Amino acid sequence: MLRVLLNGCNGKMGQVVSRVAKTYDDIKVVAGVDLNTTQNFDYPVYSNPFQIKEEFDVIIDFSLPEATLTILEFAKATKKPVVIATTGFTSEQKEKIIKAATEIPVFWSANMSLGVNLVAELIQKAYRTLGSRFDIEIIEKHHNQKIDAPSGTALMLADAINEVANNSYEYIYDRHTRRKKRSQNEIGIFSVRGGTIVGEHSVIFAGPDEIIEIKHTALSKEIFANGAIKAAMFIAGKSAGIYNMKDLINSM
Ligand SMILES: NC(=O)C1=CN([C@@H]2O[C@H](COP(=O)(O)OP(=O)(O)OC[C@H]3O[C@@H](n4cnc5c(N)ncnc54)[C@H](OP(=O)(O)O)[C@@H]3O)[C@@H](O)[C@H]2O)C=CC1
Ligand SMILES: O=C(O)C1=N[C@H](C(=O)O)C[C@H](O)C1
Repeated sequence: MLRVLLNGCNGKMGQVVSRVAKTYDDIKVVAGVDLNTTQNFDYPVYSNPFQIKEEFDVIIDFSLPEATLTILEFAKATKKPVVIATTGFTSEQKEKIIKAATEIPVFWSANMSLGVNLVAELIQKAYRTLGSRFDIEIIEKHHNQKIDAPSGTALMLADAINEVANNSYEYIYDRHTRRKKRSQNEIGIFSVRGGTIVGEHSVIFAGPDEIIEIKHTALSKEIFANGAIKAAMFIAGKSAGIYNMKDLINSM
């Protein structure tokens, strides 16, 4: 039985992970951490991870960047693997995650769905085929409770293109203040927020007289919860380092 400590357990995703974990025989959430310590499930909730009494094997984190860094310190102190699903990190915060992964195993993905990770591969293929003659724009849509923008996934998809384009693209988030034509080496990334949209990402390749649009729509938060649980099973027992959905998919 894999014992999970869930950071951000009372948030929207924390509650979905708690519910979905109950459908697995070989995994159990044994404790949670959240600012709000209301006990909504059958495990105790702490505001400070260093007060946890329960034994656990792996941490799953769906919280806020600052809370992720606190749980990382705890993970390093207890030498436990962490699955980071939280998004919205600054460059300095990302550096801290990368440094932590020299001491403990860290599974880090802005999107825990299989589909988005396939999209990342498809857009790399599209870029290789279409090349720089096509302008690339990314539009992401999420619910009105989302704090960070653009989404971690939109940035991950832009980075996937940059990976095969020798980092030649810069990201543009706002054209309002730019009174000039787009340049060839930019990727526009735009955010829509409204209602209960679970998550939608479109990557548009607009070329001379034709447009290719590669789109992923998440229809439920359960896909992210299942992905995070599979990531927790994957990372348990691994050595220190950074792991992502590609590693998980390749292991299946
Ligand atoms: N990688 C993926 O596949 C996915 C990633 N996400 C990401 O996961 C994160 C969480 O999303 P979501 O559940 O919708 O957001 P919520 O705001 O609903 O949940 C975050 C939870 O963390 C709590 N929290 C705040 N501070 C701390 C702290 N110091 N320690 C522990 N918990 C704390 C919040 O409490 P309070 O509300 O009181 O502040 C809240 O309960 C976001 O960054 C989101 O982008 C979401 C879905 C999929
Ligand atoms: O906040 C969300 O809900 C989501 N956040 C992630 C992101 O920022 O990319 C993943 C998913 O799209 C849902």
